[in-house]
Amino acid sequence: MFRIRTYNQIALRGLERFPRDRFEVASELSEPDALLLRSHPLGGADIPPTVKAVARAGAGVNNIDVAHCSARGIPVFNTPGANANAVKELVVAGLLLASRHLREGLDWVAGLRADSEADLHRQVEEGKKHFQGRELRGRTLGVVGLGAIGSRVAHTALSLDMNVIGYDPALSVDAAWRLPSQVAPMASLEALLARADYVTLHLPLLDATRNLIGAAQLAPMKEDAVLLNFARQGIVDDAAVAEALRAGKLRGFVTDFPSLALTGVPGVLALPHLGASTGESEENCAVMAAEALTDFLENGNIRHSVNFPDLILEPGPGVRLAVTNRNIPKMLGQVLSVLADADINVIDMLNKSRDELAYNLLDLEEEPTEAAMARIRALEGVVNARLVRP
Ligand SMILES: NC(=O)C1=CN([C@@H]2O[C@H](COP(=O)(O)OP(=O)(O)OC[C@H]3O[C@@H](n4cnc5c(N)ncnc54)[C@H](O)[C@@H]3O)[C@@H](O)[C@H]2O)C=CC1
Ligand SMILES: O=C(O)C(=O)COP(=O)(O)O
Repeated sequence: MFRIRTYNQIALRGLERFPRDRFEVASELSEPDALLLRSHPLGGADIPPTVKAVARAGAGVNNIDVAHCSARGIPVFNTPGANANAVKELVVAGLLLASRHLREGLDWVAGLRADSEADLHRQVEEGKKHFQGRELRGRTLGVVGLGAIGSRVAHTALSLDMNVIGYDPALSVDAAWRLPSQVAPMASLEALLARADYVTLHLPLLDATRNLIGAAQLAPMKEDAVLLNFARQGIVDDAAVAEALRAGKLRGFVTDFPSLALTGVPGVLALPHLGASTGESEENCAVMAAEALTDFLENGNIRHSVNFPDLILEPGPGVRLAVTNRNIPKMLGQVLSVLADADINVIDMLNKSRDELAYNLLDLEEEPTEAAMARIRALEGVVNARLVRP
């Protein structure tokens, strides 16, 4: 039995993907083989020694100590694209919230007191002049980060007759193919910020992107521009945004990440991290994460990991051995030589590397003895070795 420990609310449809006869899944569970979570902060010290994998049902992995996982040879999975549509739809809501005084209008209507239907209508028609907005059509949206979410936002903005400009210095080839040709690429973030009426952020929080938008970046923006942060707290310097809003240097800030620096600041529309909170997206993420964990624990396969290479070896006959090692020369040769010394024939194998790590799956004609496994684990540079299918 594999033991999966969950954190946060994980959709039932995903949890049901773990075959009940082979997996035990619970939020309180000792000696887990894998952890399945959403935004729960996971430091290295929180990861028990029995853990072989971590899955984030969602996109951002900044809540997980990925470097620590890599050092221990633990793959961290995420679910690319699985919640992108939910975020895109909320960004559209954000664009409209910031353009049509929707919150003020809703609050005002909720507070109306009328003694008759006619009185209510009179107040509505009299008061609406205070909530005049502006249209999105013809305005320029700057999308920073053109991955799964950014490209969907760009598509939808074009269909709203907006002009779309984009900036993404690390755009993957796949993402470039997905991007509508009408999106004008900007050579720098500064160029995008200076031209856009709306700027929406869709990039990960990394050391390199922390405080990407601070006072220096806000300064050249248009005074009636709106900034939207549905990416992560920490990418935007909230104190600098609050100052720009108070000084009338920015029209609005729509964020999914409330902070004390923003509380009570006029022009701030803060949502409680709702980007991925739809039934559909929670199910998509949970199913994808559960499938990744099942395939890794039962077959050693890796799909959608943020720190390991993708590696799929179709199930074949024999015993499967998984070895993670530092990405240095002669590792595979040494593992094979331990197997040769033990007279074990290799039926099939696959080896791939990514950054500092290499990962190998070997299908063997017979199971290595404990002594042979101990020799493999003791090789200088081997991070871990596991019999996937004894
Ligand atoms: N509010 C919410 O509930 C949600 C927030 N997110 C956040 O959105 C982020 C993006 O999600 P996806 O689009 O699914 O990820 P993705 O990996 O498909 O796209 C991210 C894009 O950002 C680009 N990028 C990296 N550094 C950049 C930089 N310095 N400047 C401009 N672009 C840069 C990458 O090249 C990539 O194309 C996640 O990392 C997460 O933090 C994701 C889902 C839900
Ligand atoms: O997928 C992401 O990066 C998100 O921010 C969604 O977070 P959540 O799963 O709603 O806690």
